[in-house]
Formats: sequence, C-alpha cells, structure tokens
Amino acid sequence: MEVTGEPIRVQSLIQSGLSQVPFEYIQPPNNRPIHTDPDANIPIVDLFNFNPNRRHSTREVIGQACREWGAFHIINHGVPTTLLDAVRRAGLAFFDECPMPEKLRYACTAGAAASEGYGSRMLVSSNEKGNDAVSQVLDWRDYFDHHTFPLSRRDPNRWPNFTSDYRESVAKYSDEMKILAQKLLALISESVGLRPSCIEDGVGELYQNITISYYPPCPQPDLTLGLQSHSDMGAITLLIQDDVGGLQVLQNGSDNWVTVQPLSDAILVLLADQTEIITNGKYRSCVHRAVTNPDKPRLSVATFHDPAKTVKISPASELITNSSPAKYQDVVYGDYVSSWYTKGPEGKRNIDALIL
Ligand SMILES: O=C(O)CCC(=O)C(=O)O
Ligand SMILES: [Fe+2]
Repeated sequence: MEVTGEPIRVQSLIQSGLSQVPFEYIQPPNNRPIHTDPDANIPIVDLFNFNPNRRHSTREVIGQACREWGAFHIINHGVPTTLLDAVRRAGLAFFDECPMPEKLRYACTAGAAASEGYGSRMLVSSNEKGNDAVSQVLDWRDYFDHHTFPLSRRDPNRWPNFTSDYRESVAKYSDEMKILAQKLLALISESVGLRPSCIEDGVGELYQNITISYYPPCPQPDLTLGLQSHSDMGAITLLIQDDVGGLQVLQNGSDNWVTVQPLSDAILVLLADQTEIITNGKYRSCVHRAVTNPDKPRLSVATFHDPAKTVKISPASELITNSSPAKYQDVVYGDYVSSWYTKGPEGKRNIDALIL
C-alpha cells in the first residue's frame, strides 16, 4: 500500500464500531502476543533520592538490572507523583475528550519522520523505500510527539491546550525528566566502571522528545500489537504508564516476553541502542512492545533522550582493550536513525547491523 495523505487514527476506526480489525493491523503468526512469562518481573531499584551514602549499593543494583534486563523501575527518584499524574491526566484528556477536528489541528506532518504532533504510524510502501523487509503491519496506536530539548526545539504553542494545564505540565515534566536522565546516565556509567560523565559525554547535548501513546481498546487483541517489538534508538528512555498495563519486555538472552506491571509512583528506565554501543555491549538495549486489550484504552508517556544527529557514537575507549576489542562500528547518529526509518523496526534489533 502506498503512503497517501493522512494516516487513519486508530481511535477513529474504533469509534466507527468495528468488531474485527482491518487486515493492515493483523500481525503475522510469529509476532502475535501469545507467549508471555506470567511469573517474571523486572527489578525495582530504590534510588533513595540519590542519597550519596547509598550510591555504592544503588550502583550495584543498577548494574545487575542493566545486565539482566536493560530495564528497571525506579522509586524514590525525586519526581513528585503529582507531576506524573498531571501529565497522565492531561494526555488522557486530550485523547479521550478532545473532539477529533480539534485533535487534527495538531496533526503531525504526514510522511515526515518523527515530526511533532498528533499521529498514527502509516504503512510504508516497499517500492518507495526499496526494501521489501519493511514492516507492513500497522500499530494499534495513536500518539502525540512533543519536541522538548534543546530548548530551541521547544514550542508549547504546538502542543494541545485542551486542558488548561497541559502545556505547563508537559514542560515541567520534560525539565524533570532531563535532570533525572542525566543523573541516571551517571549512575549507569559508574556501574559499568566508567567515569560518571562518560556516557553523557559520548552522547553530547541531549535531544529529548516526549511521546504520549494512546492505545484504543482492540476487538482482536490476540492478532494485533499496540506497538511492535523494537528497542529505542537513543541513549535512555524514561516511561510512565497508566494502570491498564500492556508494555512487555524481553529479558536479556531469553525469548520470554514479560509484562511490566504498572506502578503509579515508579518510572521505568529502558536502556536504548546508543548506550549499548558506548558500553561496548556490556549493557544491551531493551527490546519491548505494547499489547492491546479488548476493554480499556491505555496511555503511556515515553521520554526519549538522544544524541544530536551529527554526533558520532563509538564504544567508550576506556572499555576497549586487546582482550576486549570494540564490538560495534562507529556510527553517526543521524545515519542510524535514517536506516531505522528506511528498514523499519522489523521486529528485531537494528543495532545488530553494527556488530563487528
Ligand atoms: O506504550 C508503551 O508502554 C511503550 C512505548 C514505546 O515503547 C515507545 O514509544 O517507544
Ligand atoms: Fe519504545
């Protein structure tokens, strides 16, 4: 199918009263969400509000979580729960209550990668991209993407003001998430034996985007995915979700999908691909996906922290020795992103293409 005009918002589909999902949303049998490990849980790391006396033990716990999962909840992170709730509430009000014509005033640019605004992923034509491996299946998801850092990219006038505190809440949340991401990158660096600033130095100025995802109820959750399997491209993602649940992660080295339990005060940390490169594979990016459910809409807020497009990412020199050579090719981040958009997530790790 060609990319033509505006994508259809999943919410409009569901409001038309479907009992079966259109074929574009049906996953091939191997990708359907049937294999889940009901007993496993990702770790919960208590940050003790970054108390310096606890730093050593916190670092150890983070190191283990990064090695085993590339994902962990954090609690006592210092971000007020009232702010987490305010962002969830503002996002939900936009998707649930704002009339569609007003929502569409914020539509992102059709066909442009990562453009700011309200959208839904479109089918990518294999002819256009010259690659038959492009995923042809659509996600059961609508989203709003906000450009938040550097501040030169931030223009709250492009964000909804459907609830009067929407813009203020997203801006405050963005500021808090950036500070938290920087503190976490320092702890993660230390936990792998690097200087505290090593990962952030490698990434450079943080480019931050906040994506609020909305997954409408789905009449056939066994055949669909809210968001197909992928790892995030940047350095670190901080995610909150509502109490519905549907995010799943793969434990490192396993084929078992594990559901991430919603915890209203916690923030989920997901290691992304550039951190895997900088740590020379000592930590791997977390592969995750979102499943749908037949009854309730679900909301998540993902805050991505990425390098600038011009930055060259390489394994940290401190980790390279004769006995432990570089495992990844250097890559200019913009080229990495372009190849992701050309090939699509393909349900596998794009970063594997860089492994030497
Ligand atoms: O909805 C979720 O929980 C996952 C969102 C996500 O993985 C993403 O936006 O990259
Ligand atoms: Fe993701």
